[in-house]
Amino acid sequence: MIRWSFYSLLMQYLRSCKNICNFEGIAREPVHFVVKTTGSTYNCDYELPLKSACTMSNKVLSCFKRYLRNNYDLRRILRETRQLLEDIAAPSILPGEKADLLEKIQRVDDVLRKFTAIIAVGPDCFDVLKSIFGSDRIELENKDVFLRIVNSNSVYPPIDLLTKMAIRDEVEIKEVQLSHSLLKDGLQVLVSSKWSNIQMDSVLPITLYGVNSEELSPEALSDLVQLKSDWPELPLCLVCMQKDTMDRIDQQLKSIEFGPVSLVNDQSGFNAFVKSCLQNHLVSACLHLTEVQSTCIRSFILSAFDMARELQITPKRLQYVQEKESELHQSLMRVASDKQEEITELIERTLQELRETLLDKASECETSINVAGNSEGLLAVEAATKEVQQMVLSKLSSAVASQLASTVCCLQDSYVGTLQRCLEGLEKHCLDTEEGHIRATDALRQSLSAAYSVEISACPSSPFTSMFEWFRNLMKGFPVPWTSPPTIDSGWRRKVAADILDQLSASKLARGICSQFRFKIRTSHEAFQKALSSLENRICGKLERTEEQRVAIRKQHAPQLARLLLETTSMSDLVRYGMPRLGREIGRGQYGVVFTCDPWGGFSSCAVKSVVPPDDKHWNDLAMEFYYTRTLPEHRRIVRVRGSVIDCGYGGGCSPAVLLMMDRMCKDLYYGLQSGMSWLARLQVAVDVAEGVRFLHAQGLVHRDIKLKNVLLDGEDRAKLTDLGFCIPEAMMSGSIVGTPIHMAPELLSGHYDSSVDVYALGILFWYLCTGKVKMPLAFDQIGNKEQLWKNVQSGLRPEKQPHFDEQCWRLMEQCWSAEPSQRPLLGFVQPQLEAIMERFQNSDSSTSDSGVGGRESTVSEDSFVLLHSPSFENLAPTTNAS
Ligand SMILES: Nc1ncnc2c1ncn2[C@@H]1O[C@H](COP(=O)(O)OP(=O)(O)OP(=O)(O)O)[C@@H](O)[C@H]1O
Repeated sequence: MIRWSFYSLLMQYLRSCKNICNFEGIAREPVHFVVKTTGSTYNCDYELPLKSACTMSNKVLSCFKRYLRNNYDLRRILRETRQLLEDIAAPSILPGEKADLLEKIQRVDDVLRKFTAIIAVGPDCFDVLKSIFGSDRIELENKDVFLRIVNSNSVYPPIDLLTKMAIRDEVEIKEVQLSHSLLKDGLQVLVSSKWSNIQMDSVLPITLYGVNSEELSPEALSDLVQLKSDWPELPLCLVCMQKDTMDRIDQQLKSIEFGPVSLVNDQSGFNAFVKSCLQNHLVSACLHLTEVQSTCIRSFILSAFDMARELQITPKRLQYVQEKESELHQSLMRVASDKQEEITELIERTLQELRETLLDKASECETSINVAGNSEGLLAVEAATKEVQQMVLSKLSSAVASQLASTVCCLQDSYVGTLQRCLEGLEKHCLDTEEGHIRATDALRQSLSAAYSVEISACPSSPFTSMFEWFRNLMKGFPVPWTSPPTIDSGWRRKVAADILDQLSASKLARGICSQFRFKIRTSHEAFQKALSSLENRICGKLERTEEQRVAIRKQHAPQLARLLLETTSMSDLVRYGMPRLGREIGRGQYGVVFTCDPWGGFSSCAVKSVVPPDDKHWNDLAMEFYYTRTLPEHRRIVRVRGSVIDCGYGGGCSPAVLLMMDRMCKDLYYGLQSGMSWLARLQVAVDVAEGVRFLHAQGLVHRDIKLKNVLLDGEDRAKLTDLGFCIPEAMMSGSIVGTPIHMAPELLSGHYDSSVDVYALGILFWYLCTGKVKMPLAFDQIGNKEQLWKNVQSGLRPEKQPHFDEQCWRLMEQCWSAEPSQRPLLGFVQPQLEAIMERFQNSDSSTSDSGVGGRESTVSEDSFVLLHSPSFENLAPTTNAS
């Protein structure tokens, strides 16, 4: 049997035992432990002792029990958060952050695993505890000895473990066993007149400093100052044992500007201090965990954005690269085929321009060779001739190449730069080039350098007559066998160079260059095509994986983590502010019931939406809604969600209710219009709604359910948007068909839509505002079902223009509900338009005339059509008061 009360201590103890490989505990009643040692497995159960006879310590006790339960729950959330992060294998989902986040989670875990102890310090600490426990046994002659007070008939971790964790090794420890309800459930008390004996960071300390005198002695004062300087963050409770001494001690502390401290002299003060210590500990752990979870979800959403962008842009890039390279290939081939004449002229020009320079260069020879005999002479002349020839041809090649390149416009940087960058970007995606394959960028580079690398060569296929022939011709000028062999000097070289130049035929050269050029372009184009198709295959594979990851983020990682985040923040809110007290029902939607609520969490005017998610999917959807709402920066046109609490006891504990606390408004716009609103007030609502939607779009969110009932009005009829149940960042959208039929843009049905669906809905809402009624548009009213409505809307059916409509208002709503999403104006245009309309009416007499002229009141409301294949909360029965 293992006591529940020592859950956390036991866990620490088990962890420190070397032969225990694994253990799990469930801190619900009855407590169940499974402990696996190297040899065997033990199952242990324990029923919680819940009733305590001692009323004095009952509050502390229940506080402590609640703390242990919450601590346990929080560690379950923490474990699941860690598991979720560890399971994410793809590095692109949490780039570079995973290790850091896991480390932060570990730190929260360490803090939560600390065992709780009342630590009584100071010279009068024994007196304090004697009065709390009403026992004379808490006394020691030698006050330097450390005392541990534990419940008499319980199993506790051995003292040596305690020593390791919380008390300095050299200190002598005595144990007193008492039978006291406060000591049940694992709280233990460590007493030492010297606080330095205790390693405060190893425990969750509830630190009491006992003062059993009329005032603080100088020693006690300096002791306290030292304590504060060593542990500035430590919550400290000064227990004043003697009557009416609190003011005096308070003054003393103020005079030395002692930091925050709780001064108590009765049980209720002590209870409050214990409660705040335990609460603060939990809340701070919740906050740290919340930070990790929020960072992760933010990172998920950013990754989803990147992925969506990649999925959208990469195919376009591939197509661009394909097209541009084809264009380039065709242009280069055209150059090679059509420009032979131009190249001939170019070569002729180059030859003329370069002739003198080339001859000078050839003659700049350092050594003169005297050719000795016939055979040697011939070899030397041949070598020298070759040298001159090479020099001439290479200079000529580069001059022709650079002129050629500069005349072909598709080789200019401005033409191919984007292509090259785009291709490099694509290849960076797929670093794993297939072995033995040339990269597309290299193939492209080869195409581009084809013109620069044209060579005028002396090979037989070159425009020269063969080398041998040419050399024979050259030799004709010399008597053979030589009587006076030629001296290979600058004059000779110059003559050879002149002969070479004279021999060159520009048209032959041009033909050779063109065929060389064509060959190079063709081979590099083929290489490019091959490389690109292999790149395309790899990119397709990668995009498939990216899409899978995006779906995983959207459907799995983000909602699961959002749910854990909702649980964590709800626990924090519950610990801090308690369960809200619900009043009367003020509204009911498809997914929840809205109640009035007593002041909660410092907010005097609250409404509570109670939702009972029936399954995991609905839980996740609700959690995502809560995440978006809670992380949105505060905005005057969005109803603020102030907090949440999970009521685990709801429905007998089997179907927990989520309570979302938000600012309470007076009514919704539907009710507002029904009860009558002036034209100017309605225009103001239109401006407010446009401002709210504009803000959401600026945050990257799409509302997807703009309608009369989701616009709430305050006491001055100013509007705020609520119900972000369908609100979602564009990158996380899966194409779900959500919304309220008559406000739904036609493209919503196709599943391919963007934020402009909100503009469409705003156009419809503005129509209602202009009519000033909740009566449906006549054209819609006559349609019996949503399928027919959608069909008609897709064919262009829209609300009718009423005779009294202002022309500018009508134009604006028509623009907003354009069939083509790209034709709909942005909110940055709509809002100023509405403001201008409002200003015009404010300044004119017509402000008094109401543009809403009554017609036949329809019995059909905007919500009358059944709501849609929404991803969330389908078939959810409305909840009842969850209090
Ligand atoms: N913060 C609030 N203050 C005052 N009344 C509210 C508040 N929130 C909601 N209500 C009222 O409760 C009604 C139901 O709200 P809720 O958000 O649950 O549903 P809904 O938006 O009408 O429907 P659905 O959730 O099906 O889209 C609203 O129409 C409104 O009248």
